[in-house]
Amino acid sequence: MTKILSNADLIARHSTTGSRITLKIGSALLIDPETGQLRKAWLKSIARDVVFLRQKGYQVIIVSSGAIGLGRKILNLPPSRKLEDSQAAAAVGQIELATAYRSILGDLDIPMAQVLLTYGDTEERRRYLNARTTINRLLELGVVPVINENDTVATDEVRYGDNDRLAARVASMCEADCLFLLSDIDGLYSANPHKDPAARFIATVETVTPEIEAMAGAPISTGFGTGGMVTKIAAAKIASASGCHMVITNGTVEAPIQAWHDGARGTWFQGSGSPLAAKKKWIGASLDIAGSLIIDAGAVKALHSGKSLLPAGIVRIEGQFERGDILQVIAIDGTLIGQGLTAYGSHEAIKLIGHRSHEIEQILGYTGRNEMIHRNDLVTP
Ligand SMILES: Nc1ncnc2c1ncn2[C@@H]1O[C@H](COP(=O)(O)OP(=O)(O)O)[C@@H](O)[C@H]1O
Ligand SMILES: N[C@@H](CCC(=O)OP(=O)(O)O)C(=O)O
Repeated sequence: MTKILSNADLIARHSTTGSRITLKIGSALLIDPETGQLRKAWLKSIARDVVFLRQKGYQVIIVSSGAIGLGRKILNLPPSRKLEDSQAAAAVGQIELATAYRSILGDLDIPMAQVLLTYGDTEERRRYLNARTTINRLLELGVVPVINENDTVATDEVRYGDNDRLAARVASMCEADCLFLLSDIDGLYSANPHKDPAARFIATVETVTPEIEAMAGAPISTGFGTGGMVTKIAAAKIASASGCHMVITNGTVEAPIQAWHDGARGTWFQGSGSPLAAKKKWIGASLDIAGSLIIDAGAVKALHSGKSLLPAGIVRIEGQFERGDILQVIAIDGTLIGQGLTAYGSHEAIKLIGHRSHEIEQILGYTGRNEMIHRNDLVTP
């Protein structure tokens, strides 16, 4: 399928309450190469883009680079690839970065939160779920999370190092509909156009094939950009697999999202299916089953009509499991009803068997989810 809708249609088509967009902003755009200072006027135009998207019904997540570049300038550190220098620079520069976002978004009455993630926070199930819950809550509260890699504690072997892939993981974790990578270039070309004047612009990528991967090269070194197209294509693979579309577009202009919406070009990477469909595919295909919930006839009926599984319908649990593990849901006669992600670990689940949702807080001592397995986390064959 090629992109037949206009950019404006695409924005309009996905925006229902709760739809999400992730914006990735690279260091090369944020920092003036001449002065090494933050480009505040441009960042103000990004804040206007955020307002624009929120008015269209989107929740917005920003993934922003820039901490290392800003910190280097403040500390007067010479350019070097030494990890400890980058980590020290990030510790200093992140304060500058977050302060700028707070002040610029704050001027438009948009609350922001700083979220620093490590590779492990996005890859280890427990930490992934914690990070996801926090970001979801921030979005529900109307806050714009401004996310960066926690470079200060990341070790060389287990870090993203580039925010393109981090942004794609965040987009996938938060089930975003679309990820925008704002770059110093308007999209993917058949080769690096800074080196090859015959390079062709690629408007749409349906699937990231080896041929597409071969087009991607490193950046021409301008001092701040890190990954070039290689990490952007890797990001496209992550986003697409979780049903998230991705756009690479030129971020050097003011309010680049509105510019794209009004027709500025970009490369459109088609996500496969919706984020929810991708999650359900993953749940349904998982063989890593941690335990089972045995449910009564009323719950079987509810699940068959597309409802969530409530603790009241559970008669027994089997296995030791944690929140976020995949469980099988089985009827009393042994029929497999489906599988899904549990909202409670076995220690809590055992206490909730047969209880009504309004009793959960009193039993556990805290307000938890009403459902044992939410319908969006449940696959029934
Ligand atoms: N096939 C390609 N198409 C477009 N740009 C490419 C390609 N291969 C390499 N590049 C380089 O990637 C750069 C963008 O990446 P980068 O500088 O890392 O940006 P950012 O700071 O936005 O992450 C382009 O300016 C270009 O030099
Ligand atoms: N976490 C690093 C960002 C590294 C990075 O991806 O930079 P970029 O290629 O400019 O998006 C920082 O804040 O400096």
